[in-house]
Amino acid sequence: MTLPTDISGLRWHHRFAMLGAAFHTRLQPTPLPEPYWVARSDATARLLGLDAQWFASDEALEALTGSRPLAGAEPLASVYSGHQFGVWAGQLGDGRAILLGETTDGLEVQLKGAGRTPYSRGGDGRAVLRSSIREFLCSEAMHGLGIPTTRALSLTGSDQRVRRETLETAAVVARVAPSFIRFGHFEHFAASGQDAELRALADYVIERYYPACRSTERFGGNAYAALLEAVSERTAALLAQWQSVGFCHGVMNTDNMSILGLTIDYGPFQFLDGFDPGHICNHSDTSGRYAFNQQPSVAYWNLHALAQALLPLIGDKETAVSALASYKRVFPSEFDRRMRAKLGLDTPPPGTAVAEAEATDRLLIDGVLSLLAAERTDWTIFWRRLSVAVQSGDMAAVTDLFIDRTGIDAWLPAYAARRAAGPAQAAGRMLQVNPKFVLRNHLGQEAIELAQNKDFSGVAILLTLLESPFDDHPGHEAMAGFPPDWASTIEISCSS
Ligand SMILES: Nc1ncnc2c1ncn2[C@@H]1O[C@H](COP(=O)(O)OP(=O)(O)OP(=O)(O)O)[C@@H](O)[C@H]1O
Ligand SMILES: [Mg+2]
Repeated sequence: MTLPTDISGLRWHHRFAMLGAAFHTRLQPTPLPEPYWVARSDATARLLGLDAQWFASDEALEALTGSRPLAGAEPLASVYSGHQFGVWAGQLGDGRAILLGETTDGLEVQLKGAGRTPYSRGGDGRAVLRSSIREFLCSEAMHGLGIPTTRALSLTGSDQRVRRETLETAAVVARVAPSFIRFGHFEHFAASGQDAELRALADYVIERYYPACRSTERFGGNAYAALLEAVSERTAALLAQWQSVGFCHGVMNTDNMSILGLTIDYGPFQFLDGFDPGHICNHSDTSGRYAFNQQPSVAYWNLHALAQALLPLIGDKETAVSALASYKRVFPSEFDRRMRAKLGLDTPPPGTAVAEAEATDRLLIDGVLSLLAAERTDWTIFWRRLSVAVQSGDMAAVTDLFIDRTGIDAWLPAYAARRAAGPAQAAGRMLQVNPKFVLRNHLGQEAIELAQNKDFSGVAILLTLLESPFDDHPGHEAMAGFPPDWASTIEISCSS
């Protein structure tokens, strides 16, 4: 078979499309008038093997806005359902995201904000520039932090008006992932009793992304239970990363949970400024369901919804429950591993039993978390300063972060004693896990306000910093500093 090639450098095949009409509707994106570039990610372009010259061309601008067809693409919108804020929401689907297809390297390209689809449910099919800048930057920021995520290729805008609380303008994010399948895709076919489609979807996901489940001996060779276990493990590992970097997703509905354990749907997310464990970043989340410290248990709840959907394939409840149990094992151990790395602690000191060493380290971790919570100490700055202080041996910049020094003055010697007992990682390695730059709300907001006046330099600078957030980037200290007072007044809702 000859695959269509385009001067873009993209070669396509369309495996999700081949699942059949029950899974999607084929349709073209709706063009936007006079699109312009807001930002491009060269890193994602390289991942796709895009021709660099084409990527800078007007043709690419139009194709990635959905304003001209891309040779070889077979655009479609997929159907899914889901639980939103804990309540069954029924059929949802790609109401504004259109899949262009899959490259021969197995990466799917999707345009978010590319117009109405049969799943738009009264929405306009568009995304506004403001939220698209946040999605574009945070996708690449998460990748820079080493956290699994959908990637962003480009961000294009148009002066076409879009009504939200106020009149805004439209934008399109071209995003890239091995798959955009969500828990909600499975819930959709389970809830509608489409057993054959449910099985076809699970088989497709196993064959493409979890082939080891097919040959497993676990659960008596039950591939679907093995799939649930594998997804639970990936989700647990993802949540451990979110919690350790202070990332609040904001809208962890089951339709925003990736079957691959990727971070997906950058809506009302926030990186914590001060460490407030109960922080609610989504202004629309009045009950605090998706508060920062609720995220690990919400992910587990969402996995139960996935388990329920997979039940007809798994066969019995006990097997499903035991497959889910991996979450409770992986999340705490991954979280502790990440926190120990943040503290620069490696394997247990020589001569110490693993369990004993873990208990000591847990005390250190709990201790520092309660100190940070008590004073709402800045999460990112604390960890970065601690890394620098371990390197220099001068802890003054760390203790300066606390008004009441009693607690930190007691904690630091215990921490030093643990490190002296070794083996500790070099401080240099702490600097590789404790970022200097994260996409704080106020940084995004400043870039958005410039972009709304057609100055895209703020987006470009942030992209550079966030692509390598562990580097020093001299000259950009202000972007690694404390948030200004007005940052706490920014209200981010589901409106996007
Ligand atoms: N402006 C809109 N027009 C049409 N559908 C929309 C619009 N905004 C959201 N939706 C749909 O509402 C549902 C929930 O939206 P949610 O905010 O979780 O997703 P999203 O931000 O659109 O996209 P994604 O999850 O693909 O990143 C989805 O089915 C989504 O496609
Ligand atoms: Mg969504």
